[in-house]
Amino acid sequence: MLVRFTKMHGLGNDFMVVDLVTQRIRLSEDKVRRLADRHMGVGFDQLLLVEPPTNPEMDFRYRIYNADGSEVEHCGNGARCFARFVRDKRLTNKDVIAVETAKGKALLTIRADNQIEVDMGAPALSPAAIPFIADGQAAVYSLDVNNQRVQISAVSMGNPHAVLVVDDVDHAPVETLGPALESHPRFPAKANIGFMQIISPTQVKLRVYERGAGETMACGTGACAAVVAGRLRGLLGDSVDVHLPGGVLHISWKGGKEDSVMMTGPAASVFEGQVFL
Ligand SMILES: N[C@H](CCC[C@H](N)C(=O)O)C(=O)O
Repeated sequence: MLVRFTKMHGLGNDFMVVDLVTQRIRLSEDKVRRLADRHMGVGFDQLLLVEPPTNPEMDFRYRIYNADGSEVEHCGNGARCFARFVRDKRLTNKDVIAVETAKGKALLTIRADNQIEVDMGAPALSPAAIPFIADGQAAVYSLDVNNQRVQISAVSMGNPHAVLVVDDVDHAPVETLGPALESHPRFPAKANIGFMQIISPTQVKLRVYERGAGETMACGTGACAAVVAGRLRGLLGDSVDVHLPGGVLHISWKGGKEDSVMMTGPAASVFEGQVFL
């Protein structure tokens, strides 16, 4: 069966986006992995599915699969591409789009300057909600990994994140600590691993080793988790530019446990395609 898709990216974090409002397909984990392959498939960090909502108060349902085939709870860069996609495909003419995700909802706003703002919801900080194994909630945890003790913050943006503060992000041990922490036993659902360098209270540099995808050029939920972690450690203000390898995301968070984290950034379509499924 031939299935239409659009190849998109948010600051180089790239996606295959499939409209399941006008198409019907069945996907297995193995099929997602084969589609993700950059030599024998389409090639992407994540697959995004656009579906009719199950909740009548929402405009769409938004499902996300990592390149390794795992379904996940949220994707920030993907949310911006989702908004661009449903408008470009005329699946909606709204400027503010409500989407239901595996763990809640997100509000996507297409701005006049073509940037897209996403209300990412409030962060979850209790170990049980992340999930992260710890005796109690803290701004910083000590973790033993690869024969060393590291300090991390643990934050959920719907999906689990560990955030480390490093002196020089360009020389951070992403290739070694990234996979080791991604699968650390204290993260029972695994985790996305952020390496953050503080430039100032309003500017950080960030690299993210993503759960189920490896290091990506940008990670939206990772940028949100990094700002939350930095704010909890008293290192950042409530409005921060996050400089990722693929570009800059603007993240703001007032700091209250019910306050949403707001993310603003671009979304781009690269090409339209059809693929045999
Ligand atoms: N790898 C993530 C999902 C994609 C998140 C990322 N691409 C973003 O922009 O937030 C996870 O397993 O939770």
